[in-house]
Amino acid sequence: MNKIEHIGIAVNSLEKSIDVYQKLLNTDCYKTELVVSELVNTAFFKTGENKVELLEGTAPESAIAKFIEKKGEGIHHIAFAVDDILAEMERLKQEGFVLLNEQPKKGADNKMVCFVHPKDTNGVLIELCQEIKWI
Ligand SMILES: C[C@@H](C(=O)O)C(=O)SCCNC(=O)CCNC(=O)[C@H](O)C(C)(C)COP(=O)(O)OP(=O)(O)OC[C@H]1O[C@@H](n2cnc3c(N)ncnc32)[C@H](O)[C@@H]1OP(=O)(O)O
Ligand SMILES: [Co+2]
Repeated sequence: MNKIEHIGIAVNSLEKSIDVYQKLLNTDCYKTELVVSELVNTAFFKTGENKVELLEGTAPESAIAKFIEKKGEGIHHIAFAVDDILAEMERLKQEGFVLLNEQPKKGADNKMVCFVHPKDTNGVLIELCQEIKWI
């Protein structure tokens, strides 16, 4: 795996939290993106090499809404950049990790993503992301 691609933070209100993180990081949110398939609305910030993703659930059954219901707002996942998501998924499967999706799925900010169950990773939800390259 390569660098940390982003840290995902679960928030109740994207609008309010964009304001907070703009002030905190002293930089503007560079993109908001609705990911209908994940039932999330997202906002992205860049700080140097790093990215922060704020996530608001768009329905009560969304992973973000369920997480906030149980644990409150806070860090929801850590995403790692990978060069070859299929190879990395296969490697992790061989190592015994439970993948939450069998096929890579469309994430935000031009990525294919796969999640690893937090029970296998000390309670931390892990996301793998491979950049989609357009030919
Ligand atoms: C747009 C995209 C992108 O960046 O491109 C994104 O990030 S989308 C980000 C949103 N999408 C996702 O998160 C998709 C992957 N997530 C999932 O499949 C799910 O949220 C699971 C992680 C499997 C949890 O779902 P499930 O329905 O089992 O929920 P649950 O509430 O019953 O939780 C089962 C157990 O997992 C724990 N749990 C739930 N979410 C957790 C999280 N984010 N980090 C650590 N632990 C977590 C719960 O506390 C509970 O622990 P106890 O059993 O001890 O009570
Ligand atoms: Co993410």
